[in-house]
Amino acid sequence: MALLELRNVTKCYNSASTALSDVSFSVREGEFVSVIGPSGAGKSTMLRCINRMIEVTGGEIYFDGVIVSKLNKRDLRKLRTKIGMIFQHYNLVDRLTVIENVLHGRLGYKSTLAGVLGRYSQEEKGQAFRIIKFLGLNEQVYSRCDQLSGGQKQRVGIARALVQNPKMILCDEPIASLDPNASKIIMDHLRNVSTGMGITMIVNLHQVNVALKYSDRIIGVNKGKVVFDGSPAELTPERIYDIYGSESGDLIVDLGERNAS
Ligand SMILES: Nc1ncnc2c1ncn2[C@@H]1O[C@H](COP(=O)(O)OP(=O)(O)OP(=O)(O)O)[C@@H](O)[C@H]1O
Repeated sequence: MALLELRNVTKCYNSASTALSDVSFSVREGEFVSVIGPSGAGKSTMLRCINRMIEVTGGEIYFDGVIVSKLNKRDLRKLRTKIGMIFQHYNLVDRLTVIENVLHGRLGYKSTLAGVLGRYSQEEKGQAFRIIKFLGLNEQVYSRCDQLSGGQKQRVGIARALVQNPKMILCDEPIASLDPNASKIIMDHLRNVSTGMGITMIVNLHQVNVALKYSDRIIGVNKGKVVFDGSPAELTPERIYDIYGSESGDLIVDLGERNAS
């Protein structure tokens, strides 16, 4: 069953730039989808349209039975509790501790006053501690986030998304600032969360080899259009060329590594 559907979505930031052009696809519950494409292709714009951080110019987005663009402020807030988000630069509050940052994931469920006062139930705190432990951060629970490595910060980002009890997590280049070791840990966690908890993942990536390894499905974007939508096995050198054009040379070498392994 489709959890998310984009129908003919268009986004123009101004008359000179069309960031998304007639984008249509749907995503099933529990699917792990990577979105790849060259810089400026529209990957971030697409992710941000899904939870309405950015308003679409045309077309419709359906999520969990509702039309996202038609929601009023209150219903949009409710929708956003079901959609977690992870960012390249983590978007944590550096001077706060790991547990405080993770509990911020519950803010969407609270009145502004309860949020400002940091009022969380025992149940919420218990869940946050369990998730922190699950992500291997129990020794850092009370560390300030500015004392963590990039990989640890991103695990806090995942924990904050998970305490929302989301149906889907949008990941905008979650490993772009990490070294290969930390990248593997983060991608393994995202895959485990998807498979083990049935949470749908949409992950923007620059690394084709990572998309090939972890995804159920890959969507390739070029100049705001979907130019590939298929399984990792279907991503042939020709299709990589369709997505990346003349930049595709090194990426096809990556593909050679897949075929060799
Ligand atoms: N706020 C904005 N105002 C005007 N144009 C924008 C804005 N944000 C993005 N764009 C343009 O929209 C297009 C798509 O940008 P977007 O950031 O979505 O691409 P991307 O594929 O995520 O790129 P990258 O991989 O470099 O992050 C680009 O041409 C970009 O310059």
